[in-house]
Amino acid sequence: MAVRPVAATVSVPGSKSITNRAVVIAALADTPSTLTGVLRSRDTDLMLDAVATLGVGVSPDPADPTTVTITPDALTGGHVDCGLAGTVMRFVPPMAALAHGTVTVDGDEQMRARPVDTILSALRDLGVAVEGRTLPFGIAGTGSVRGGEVTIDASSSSQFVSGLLISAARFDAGVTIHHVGKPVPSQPHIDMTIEMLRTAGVTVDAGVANTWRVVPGPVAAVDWRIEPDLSNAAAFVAAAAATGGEVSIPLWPDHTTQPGAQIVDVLVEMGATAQIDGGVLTVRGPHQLSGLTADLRDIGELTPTIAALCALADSTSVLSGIAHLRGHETDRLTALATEITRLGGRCTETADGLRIEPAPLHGGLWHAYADHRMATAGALLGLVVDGVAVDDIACTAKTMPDFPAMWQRMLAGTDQP
Ligand SMILES: O=C(O)C1=C[C@@H](OP(=O)(O)O)[C@@H](O)[C@H](O)C1
Ligand SMILES: C=C(OP(=O)(O)O)C(=O)O
Repeated sequence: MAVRPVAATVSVPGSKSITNRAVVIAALADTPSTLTGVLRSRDTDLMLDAVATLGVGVSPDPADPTTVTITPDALTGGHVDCGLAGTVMRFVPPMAALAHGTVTVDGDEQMRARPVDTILSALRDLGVAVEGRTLPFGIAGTGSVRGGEVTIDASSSSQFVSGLLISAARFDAGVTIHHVGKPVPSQPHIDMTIEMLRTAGVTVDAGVANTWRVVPGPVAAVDWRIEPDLSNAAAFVAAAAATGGEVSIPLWPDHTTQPGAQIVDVLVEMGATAQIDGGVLTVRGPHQLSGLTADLRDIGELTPTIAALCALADSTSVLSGIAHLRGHETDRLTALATEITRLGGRCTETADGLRIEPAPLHGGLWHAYADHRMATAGALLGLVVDGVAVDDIACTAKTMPDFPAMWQRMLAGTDQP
């Protein structure tokens, strides 16, 4: 438990979402790309391993593993482990369809519960031979994909749209995706995909609601400079909000498509103050957090952090628009309701979110369910509630292997190891 308000500057490693897009786009490009500020974590290393398995050159700088050169080559078959990484499970199959050979994909036991059939069915509709509808599955690549028009229901994950868009410039006819169904979540992540593809010279048309078109053509190499991961940064600025302290994050981007940037507005709404000065974000926490009523559909991955703060607020919070979180690393709605309740909080699931009412919290064992953001949410509550222990803090390695040491350094008020 934090004996006093935290006061620290925290340098955050690269964005998972930008890294994993940059790796695939670079793998599909016509010449090599050098990526700097690459996140090295379980999810991103699985993506680097995946493209290497498919025959792409992956060369980390021996002096700095966050600088990686990707050298495209003819794609071949092989076996890909997607672990618990949604981006690997949904971004690799369309690329694998371009391989000369069969690509099999499997992952963690827990990954089998996460939705994937939408993208496998879409690939079938685009002329690809796919075996299986859940993990493990196989893609029989022939070296080319017909592509064309496809209709999907992407309401359970924006990654179905992003995954198809990222590889589609290399399909013979490109792709036109129509979404039908409940709204697609995580719109900023789709914007991120489109912005990065356009930077790589790909023509993407997103002018009509729920329709995206990628024109076939070459993918240009880009020496991507990866921004810090703002969703990972959220846990640290939330620590300032929870303890009435102050946390600064350097290299906060001026312009970004990362949904994590929206944590600032959320914290301000709950009573914190925030300023960005010379590219450094500083958040100061209030004496007492207030509750939040918000639709989090666009920023779903921030929910565990936000829900933990809501459990500390003095008024009721209603978080909506996040039914799709039931298909994240774990069913995050059930997990958050269970764990907040275990600590004495009052948190119930609604049809599409959570309702959290003020209640005094007590210590207990917080279960992470192998979910990195559940683990960091438990660590956050442990700052202000005596006797909270997280059962598996190591699962933060999914996107932030250094999290336990970074958290300790934040508590000590020092940034560097
Ligand atoms: O494209 C991406 O990089 C991501 C999209 C979102 O997925 P969903 O749309 O499935 O929530 C997000 O939650 C995930 O952490 C990363
Ligand atoms: C939902 C998340 O991850 P994934 O990329 O595995 O979907 C997340 O990081 O919050």
